[in-house]
Amino acid sequence: MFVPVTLPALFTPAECDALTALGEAAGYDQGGLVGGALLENIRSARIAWLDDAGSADWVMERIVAAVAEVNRTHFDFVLTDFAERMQLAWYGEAQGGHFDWHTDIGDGALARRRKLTLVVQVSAPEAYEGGALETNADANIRSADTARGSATFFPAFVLHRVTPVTRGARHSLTTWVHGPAFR
Ligand SMILES: O=C(O)CCC(=O)C(=O)O
Ligand SMILES: [Fe+2]
Repeated sequence: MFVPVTLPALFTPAECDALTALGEAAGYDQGGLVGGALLENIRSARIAWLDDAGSADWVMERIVAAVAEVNRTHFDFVLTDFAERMQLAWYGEAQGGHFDWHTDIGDGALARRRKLTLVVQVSAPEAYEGGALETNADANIRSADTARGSATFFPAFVLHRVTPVTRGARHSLTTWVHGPAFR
């Protein structure tokens, strides 16, 4: 029950273009780690945060509905809120963009409350090589669906990584869902 779940077309290609534009408008910074450290050998990516109450409200609306459905049918976690903004990540060939094995639940007032992670593939698979989102939920390493606009859901305690981008660039949209401690 803890293996990743994929919705094949949560966003259309035109909506993925709009997501990319929202990221450009918000502006990209160098991404940190859970807890705020910056270690390029673990993560090399540029990050933009989307305003779910403003220009990206339609994105959040879609994600809230999808989380409700997938949590009801697959995870059945007690989820209460989206305590962090949505994160657009940009992994470029020139930077060897990647994110090494990690979990999203971690130290920190918000990170410790993360229970479910959702990653949308914003780029078309033809736009890059490498850049695979891999999960290790049960000693089987699975590559997430790469279809543009697809969304992969997994518990925030599941190990995952993004392999180095070796050609082009990959954009993704990550959202965390929060709730009371696992028990
Ligand atoms: O870009 C991805 O596919 C995953 C990003 C990620 O794992 C994170 O930001 O915690
Ligand atoms: Fe992550």
